[in-house]
Amino acid sequence: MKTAIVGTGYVGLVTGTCFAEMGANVICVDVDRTKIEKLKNGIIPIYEPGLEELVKKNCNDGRLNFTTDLASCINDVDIVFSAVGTPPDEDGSADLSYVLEVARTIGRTMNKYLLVVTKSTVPVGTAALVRKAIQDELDIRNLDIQFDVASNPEFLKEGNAVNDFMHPDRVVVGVESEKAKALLSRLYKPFLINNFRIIFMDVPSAEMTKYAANAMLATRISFMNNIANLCEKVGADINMVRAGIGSDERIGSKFLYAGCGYGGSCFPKDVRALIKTASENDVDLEILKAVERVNDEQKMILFKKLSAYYSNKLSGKTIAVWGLSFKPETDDMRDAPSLLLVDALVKAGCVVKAYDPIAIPEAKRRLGEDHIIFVDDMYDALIDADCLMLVTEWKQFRLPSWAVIRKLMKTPYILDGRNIYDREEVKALGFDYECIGR
Ligand SMILES: NC(=O)c1ccc[n+]([C@@H]2O[C@H](COP(=O)([O-])OP(=O)(O)OC[C@H]3O[C@@H](n4cnc5c(N)ncnc54)[C@H](O)[C@@H]3O)[C@@H](O)[C@H]2O)c1
Ligand SMILES: O=c1ccn([C@@H]2O[C@H](COP(=O)(O)OP(=O)(O)O[C@H]3O[C@H](CO)[C@@H](O)[C@H](O)[C@H]3O)[C@@H](O)[C@H]2O)c(=O)[nH]1
Repeated sequence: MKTAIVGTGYVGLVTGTCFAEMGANVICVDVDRTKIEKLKNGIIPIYEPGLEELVKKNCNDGRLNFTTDLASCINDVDIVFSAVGTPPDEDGSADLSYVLEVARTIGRTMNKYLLVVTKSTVPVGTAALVRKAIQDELDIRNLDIQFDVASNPEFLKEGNAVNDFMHPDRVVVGVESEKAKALLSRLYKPFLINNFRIIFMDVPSAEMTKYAANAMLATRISFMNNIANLCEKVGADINMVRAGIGSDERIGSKFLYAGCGYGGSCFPKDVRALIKTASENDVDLEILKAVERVNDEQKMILFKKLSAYYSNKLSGKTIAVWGLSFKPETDDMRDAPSLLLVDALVKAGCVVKAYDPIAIPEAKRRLGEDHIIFVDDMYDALIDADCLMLVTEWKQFRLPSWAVIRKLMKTPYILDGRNIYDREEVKALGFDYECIGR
């Protein structure tokens, strides 16, 4: 089965590689020449555990190829997936310009039946816009060619992307014809050994499912952060509360971790885009507005705690920051809580010493190097520090040498933004310790 994936970013590369791994013949397309050149030379432009080996294996086996020229392969494939970015517009809505540009290119170049599947996260109604964009181009060319559009949103998580794609809880597919359903069933058939469900539905429902899933997960996190802040006031422990409520099967234990806010390329933008879609349809998604507001405040929680500890006198304080990426196992800094936090620290006159196992190059690009000292060793960040802020819970931070930390820091003060340390243990070692919701 021959498939083209247009947009070889995070999702496109993982999707293409996993389809190839399952036996499909895949060509990944991207307008970014540098990216495609790198991929052709076996260089993976993103950090994602397990991906590099899989890309190389499938390239060597000849099932995975790369090009910048969609026109050169469009008439050799049965299915085209569009996995280009849908970044937020200024008003919060999803920018569909890349999706529609791909649709127009398809319409300008296709000469036979195609199934055009949108994998990007797109608002309800986008499939209809894609259909129209393709049809308009065919009309200009005076061609009567049949095609189908479908929606197949992606639910993978960064840092666990390959495993999520290979072993999904479910695959959601919105189709408008039996032919489209049959083609996608065939493509996904090899994955069925992994025991998941394909849920077929209409296209608008598939498009909405993606936003609803991310909005629900973001809601759980903001809810827990809200409750965590209350726990601190009333002497309860959010970890105990999480264990207590998560064991109720109706609630479930996942995505209930309080912390210093959610970030990443999806939750913030998708929550905003869904609020925008709702307001365009005269629906007030009050819950999601609160989810966003709570998260914006939560991203500043470590800064607020630090300010209170030092009675608002932060100028000249040296702050060690451990973890910059929006979550562990990725170098992605999109909407990372560390961005706002570090900015606030710098503005308050702090000296920031930052360490991340993988994301420092990306952090330098986003934060600049003027006011931040980036270090290559997690302990170097602690020299003369007045506070250690744990922002991203990389594994290597979980069991640090407390004796070394105690010796290096000027003030033994730890702000644990992800609740990874044992409060009693750290306090017994002579540290002042604050975390979230305990
Ligand atoms: N990153 C994730 O974890 C994740 C997970 C699920 C869904 N999504 C959704 O998937 C979509 C893609 O996200 P991403 O993180 O992979 O984006 P990305 O920014 O990493 O990649 C997008 C790629 O599309 C390419 N592109 C843009 N216009 C093009 C064109 N006309 N032709 C060919 N290539 C083009 C860009 O050069 C870029 O390489 C978004 O809608 C996102 O919301 C992302
Ligand atoms: O209990 C939790 C779980 C997560 N987070 C934070 O939430 C953010 C997002 O984490 P995660 O969902 O693991 O990463 P993403 O790669 O952004 O994945 C989300 O966004 C993707 C893009 O739409 C979807 O495909 C995934 O299903 C969805 O989980 C991160 O900042 C985490 O620190 C918490 O604060 N508490």
